[in-house]
Amino acid sequence: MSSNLVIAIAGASGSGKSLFTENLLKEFAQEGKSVQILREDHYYRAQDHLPMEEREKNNYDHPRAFEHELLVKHLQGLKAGKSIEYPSYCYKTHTRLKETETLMPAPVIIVEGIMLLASPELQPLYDVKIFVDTPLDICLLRRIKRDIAERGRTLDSVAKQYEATVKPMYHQFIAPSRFTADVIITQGGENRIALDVLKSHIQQALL
Ligand SMILES: Nc1ncnc2c1ncn2[C@@H]1O[C@H](COP(=O)(O)OP(=O)(O)O)[C@@H](O)[C@H]1O
Ligand SMILES: O=c1ccn([C@@H]2O[C@H](COP(=O)(O)O)[C@@H](O)[C@H]2O)c(=O)[nH]1
Repeated sequence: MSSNLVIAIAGASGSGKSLFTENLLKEFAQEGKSVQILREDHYYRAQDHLPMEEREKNNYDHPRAFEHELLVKHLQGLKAGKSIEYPSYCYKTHTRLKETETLMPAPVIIVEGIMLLASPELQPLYDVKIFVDTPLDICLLRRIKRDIAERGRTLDSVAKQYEATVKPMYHQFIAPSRFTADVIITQGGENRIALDVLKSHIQQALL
């Protein structure tokens, strides 16, 4: 089977991209439609060669932090009907895990991540471009809670990283990329009308 619709969902860290993606997936699952999800975070570069102190200091909010070459290859492969070996990434150790997962092509591919609209090499692969637009103070509060609960961080480490890279890189790369989007989603992952509009667009496109 070859895939025929690639949807990119971008936005700041903590904007609700993952939640929006999960909710969209649920809509399609209820109708028995096959959707494949790729997370840009899984394409962070492997850093096994670096000591932990170096990894902790890295800028993870720059497009070059990602192996976009591999993501391009994978999207092209899925579009051509081929399976891919999807990498996995650990936020606690800041590197790739050994395991990969075989992903099969599907009629709809959703790709989700902070730099997806800020990277020109990826743009030609998308059919629909979405930007989840959430005020930065809300993103930060969500990130603090999530990173402490799930990503092995402390309040101090989240605050330092936010000031050093997350916020400046947001203004340099993510905020300007908003203007390349087809659709801007406010109110994050639970925006019912946005979910319905998108679902209906996707259904039409797949007829
Ligand atoms: N509308 C919302 N209301 C409350 N919490 C939310 C909302 N959207 C997202 N969250 C929570 O905020 C955190 C970050 O959201 P997530 O979807 O992971 O953001 P992103 O993928 O953009 O970094 C998660 O813990 C998520 O459950
Ligand atoms: O090793 C890492 C890799 C990434 N990060 C941070 O993650 C976010 C992107 O993930 P979201 O799920 O969109 O929040 C990015 O802002 C990086 O700063 C990290 O801290 N360490």
